[in-house]
Amino acid sequence: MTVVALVPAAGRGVRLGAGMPKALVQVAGRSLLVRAVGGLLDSGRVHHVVVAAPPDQVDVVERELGEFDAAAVHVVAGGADRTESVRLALAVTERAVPDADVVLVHDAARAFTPPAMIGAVVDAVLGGASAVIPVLPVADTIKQVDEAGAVTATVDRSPLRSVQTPQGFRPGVLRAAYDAAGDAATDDAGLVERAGGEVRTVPGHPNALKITTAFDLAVAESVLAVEPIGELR
Ligand SMILES: Nc1ccn([C@@H]2O[C@H](COP(=O)(O)OP(=O)(O)OP(=O)(O)O)[C@@H](O)[C@H]2O)c(=O)n1
Ligand SMILES: C[C@](O)(CO)[C@H](O)COP(=O)(O)O
Repeated sequence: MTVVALVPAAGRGVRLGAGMPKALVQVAGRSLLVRAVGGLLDSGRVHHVVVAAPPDQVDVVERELGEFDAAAVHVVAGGADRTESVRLALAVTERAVPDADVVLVHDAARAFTPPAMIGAVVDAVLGGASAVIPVLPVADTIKQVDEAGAVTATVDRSPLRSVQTPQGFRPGVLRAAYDAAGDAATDDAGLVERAGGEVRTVPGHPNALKITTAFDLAVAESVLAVEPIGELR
């Protein structure tokens, strides 16, 4: 049984505003990328990791990942948006690991994802699901507004879920979704939905937050200060 994780890490991190690609930003001495890749490998469920790097920083990212087994971690040049970065990493994966049973897609920006959650996604795919996403209930009341910002409705939040990564797929299902993809999607499961596939859910975890803004980074640093690092990756 072989599990491959694709890690899109080619974003610029404009909303974080750190002056460098977000994946290379450090928290307590380790970059988000090293933490994300380390978490995948520490889960004990992932055999290969394919990282999509900013195209002009492939060598920097290779050096950054030098602490990991070079046979298990591969770096490719990413694309103009997340969908394109995943597409490029998937193409390399299909050549390098043609016998994969499960493909995960995991944001470098979700650097503190608990390894147990990664295992739960893998187990759900191995248990028969063709596409699996970790989700959390929506905490806030949700309103719908018009162009002027006036409220037009209060939305029933009970069936709504906030979506995290890693998302897990049978390789053929992810390939078919990317082959059918027209416009970019904000997540990979969205492409499977568009192609008519079924997507199942497993419980997500607050520590798997996506670090998007300086506030998110401060939250991650604060949580790290009170929880053991091993619990947090
Ligand atoms: N061209 C891109 C854009 C994004 N990503 C990756 O997709 C994940 C989720 O994207 P996001 O958090 O939005 O990252 P950025 O695009 O870097 O953020 P911003 O929009 O603030 O620049 C990140 O790990 C990011 O590196 C990628 O691989 N290739
Ligand atoms: C894939 C994702 O992390 C799921 O929540 C998210 O959709 C990425 O969105 P972004 O707009 O590229 O940050």
